[in-house]
Amino acid sequence: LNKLKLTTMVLYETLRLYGAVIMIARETTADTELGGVKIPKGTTTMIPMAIMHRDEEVWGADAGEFKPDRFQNGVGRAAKHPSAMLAFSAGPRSCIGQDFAMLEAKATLAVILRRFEFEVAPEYVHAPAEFLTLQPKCGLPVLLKLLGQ
Ligand code: HEM
Repeated sequence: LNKLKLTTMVLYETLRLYGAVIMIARETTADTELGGVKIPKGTTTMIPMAIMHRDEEVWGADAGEFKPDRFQNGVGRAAKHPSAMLAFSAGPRSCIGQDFAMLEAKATLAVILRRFEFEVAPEYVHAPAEFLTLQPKCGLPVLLKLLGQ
């Protein structure tokens, strides 16, 4: 699974634009200043990853486009800031399941792609919506085609 570089890049690009967690919260433990804004101790701040992942200043003019190639040289080099990719958060309280989640997704995709090709069905409606996690509001119908037929 470690050799599936393109699959890893596709998964990271999917997590960048449509990560399951779109926002996390943090409470300041001391008075601080962020981007010129004074924030008192005890303030709950929101970190809107879904919006930050589309910031053209950080990700480039093509930030809104699905381009797995941006992860070619690793997650830390995909954007102007090494910690720009926040799908699993960052730092000591980042997701402890991230390696497992990536492994599971890669294994699942690898098993499917060995026997099938697939594409999004024509009736798909692009409507990402948050119900605790980000989900396709109208489902995600796909067309599977057995390889070699
Ligand atoms: C694509 C799948 C996943 C995504 C996008 C994701 C994302 C995240 C994010 C953004 C956080 C930080 C939450 C916060 O600070 O408020 C987090 C924390 C956490 N995740 Fe995940 N996660 C995923 C899968 C998993 C899996 C499979 C597990 C367990 C097997 C897991 C276990 C945890 C735990 C225990 C924390 C809390 C860590 C802490 O606070 O120290 N996650 N995850």
